[in-house]
Amino acid sequence: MKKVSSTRSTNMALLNGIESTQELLDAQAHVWNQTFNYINSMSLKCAVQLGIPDAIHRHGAPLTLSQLADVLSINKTKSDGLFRLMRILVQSKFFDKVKALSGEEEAYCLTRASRLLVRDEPLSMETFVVAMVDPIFVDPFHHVGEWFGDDHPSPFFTKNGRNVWDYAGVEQSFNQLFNEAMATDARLVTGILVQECKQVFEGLETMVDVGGGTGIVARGVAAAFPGLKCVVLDLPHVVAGLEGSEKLSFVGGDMFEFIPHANAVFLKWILHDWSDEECVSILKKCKEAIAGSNKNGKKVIIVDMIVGDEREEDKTTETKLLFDSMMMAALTGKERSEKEWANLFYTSGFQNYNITPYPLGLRSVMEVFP
Ligand SMILES: C[S@@+](CC[C@H](N)C(=O)[O-])C[C@H]1O[C@@H](n2cnc3c(N)ncnc32)[C@H](O)[C@@H]1O
Ligand SMILES: O=c1cc(-c2ccc(O)c(O)c2)oc2c(O)c(O)ccc12
Repeated sequence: MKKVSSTRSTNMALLNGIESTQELLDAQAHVWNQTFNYINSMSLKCAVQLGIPDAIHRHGAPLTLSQLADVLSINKTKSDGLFRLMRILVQSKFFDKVKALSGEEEAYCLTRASRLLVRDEPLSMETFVVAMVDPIFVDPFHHVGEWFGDDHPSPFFTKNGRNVWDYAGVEQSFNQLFNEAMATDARLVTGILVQECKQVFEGLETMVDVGGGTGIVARGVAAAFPGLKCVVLDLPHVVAGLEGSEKLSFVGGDMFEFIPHANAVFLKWILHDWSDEECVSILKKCKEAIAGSNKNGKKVIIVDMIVGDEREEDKTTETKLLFDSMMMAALTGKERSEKEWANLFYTSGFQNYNITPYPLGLRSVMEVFP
């Protein structure tokens, strides 16, 4: 063992800037907490893998530990492990502990968060979680340090030798997982958009959802507004084989090259994927796409986050910064402040914009006008 120098030993545990034993121990606990934070994600992964939310949901009542072990067909020697998995998931608010219907024993029930993880619920986020904790999505984060020293556009590229979209073009399983993860969000958001944000779409006859994935939002919006027809533009490998309808069509193409003409362009979770320069190119193409429209619409509708609001809660800010880091690890994008958004809009030749505090949680709806 290394010998502790005499100055260190007289000062014992205290470090520069740490003045009491309590501060030292708090600092150590903070390092532990953040170092092991990924175990929360991995415990969530395990819960979803085992189908714990489904099991409790199917039972229709809280499940005791032994009932849970039975329905999950857990190896009997692992029931203490199940107890400990559930304990950390109660701590992270995915389950609650209540008294079992049958008596004194404690039992687990779903929380609002785990209701969203029940597989067959229409708004389930189960696929999103499964995708995002898959090694292919997590691995780029092991390469962020390396990326700071190389010439690649993203840690994803450093790891995989291609960007996300090219990788999806050659790796069908990744393409599917990514599109399904995006579709879970699209399902959740579409209901809110058509119920709570009607004004945004009213009066439009045509709208193109650029990077609209498998068309969940476009289909829902077109169905909710009788006079509206929607086009989904996405990369050929995303829209391949998708069936349109009278109100919905799919176009395989590249938004940097051409965007079909429409009254309005819709961009959800697109611009945050890209750098400022790339966003300006996309927005200029959007401007061309709506230029010929003589309808009221004539706007670009953006659904994305806005960072930098000092009044918001810490957890909200943290979640937005996690997305920002993900955009850096996976792509060339970032989450932007209102000032940064405004800059993009003016640089791309738009005259004004309007942000409405619609109830989309961490994301905002921005309407941008030429
Ligand atoms: C993060 S996903 C968002 C999907 C969808 N808008 C949503 O919110 O559910 C980004 C989408 O942009 C598409 N995309 C990427 N590059 C594109 C390009 N050059 N032209 C058209 N679409 C593109 C991807 O295939 C993907 O479907
Ligand atoms: O949740 C998301 C996750 C990712 C993502 C992609 C590749 C990775 O390796 C990774 O770890 C994460 O990409 C997104 C995106 O591009 C969006 O526009 C919106 C949401 C997400």
